[in-house]
Amino acid sequence: MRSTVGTPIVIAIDGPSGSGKSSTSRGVASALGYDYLDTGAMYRAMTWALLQRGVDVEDADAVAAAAENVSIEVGTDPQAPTIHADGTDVAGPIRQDDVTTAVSPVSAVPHVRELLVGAQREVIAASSGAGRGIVVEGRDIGTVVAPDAPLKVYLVADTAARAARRAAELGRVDTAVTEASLTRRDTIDSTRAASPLTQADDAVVVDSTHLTLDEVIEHIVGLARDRS
Ligand SMILES: Nc1ncnc2c1ncn2[C@@H]1O[C@H](COP(=O)(O)OP(=O)(O)OP(=O)(O)O)[C@@H](O)[C@H]1O
Ligand SMILES: Nc1ccn([C@H]2C[C@H](O)[C@@H](COP(=O)(O)O)O2)c(=O)n1
Repeated sequence: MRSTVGTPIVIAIDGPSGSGKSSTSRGVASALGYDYLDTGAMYRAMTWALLQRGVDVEDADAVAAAAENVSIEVGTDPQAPTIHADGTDVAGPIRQDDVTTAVSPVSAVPHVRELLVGAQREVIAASSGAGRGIVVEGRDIGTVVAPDAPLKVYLVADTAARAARRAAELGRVDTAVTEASLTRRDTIDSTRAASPLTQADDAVVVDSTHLTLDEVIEHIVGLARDRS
């Protein structure tokens, strides 16, 4: 049962790869009775659709042109979020290594960002218009997508902790490959020209390295209750 307390607000959660944004955001949204938007899933779905079309993801002009014709649909129930590209349920495929490797160059293309930021703002407006709060997670939510969000969280964790958690999730014993993949994505995401991953000036930094998932969720729910 979802039950909202206080005035529903937009909560922006940004941070590097594998810092716990998705699990934390879903937990916070569930606890507050809010909607949940995973913007990374939208960039991944776009990447999946471009790979399906055989587009060279390193060719920014080709990516920008092909992106025009991709349709992305997201479901915002934190208990059962959904993601479709061109009518296909891509929740599984977008977590595969081919998409994970290609998603950072695709999301560095300004036109891709224009298209997806527009779609993300529509989702936020629909939730707010219906009187519901929403937790939105990504890389540029507090800085670009929802700069007026009353609560912005910048979620971090040590690289080693992030790699160990992600490797455990994937059933991998050797964390070195996972750590290299996280670091590569962080580098591309934080050095690209268009909306790089940066901490908003008014964001609250939460370091989850030594906190359980429940502790992180409880902390952010407390911050939200103070602002709603
Ligand atoms: N505080 C925590 N303590 C322990 N494990 C955690 C914590 N937060 C998240 N995790 C685990 O870390 C892994 C990565 O979390 P999650 O997928 O939520 O991160 P993310 O930031 O959304 O990643 P990505 O940027 O790749 O989408 C998951 O297995 C999750 O269960
Ligand atoms: N607001 C966002 C969300 C995501 N991205 C890019 C950068 C990530 O490497 C990729 C996948 O995101 P994840 O599923 O790992 O959270 O999408 C972005 O540029 N902006």
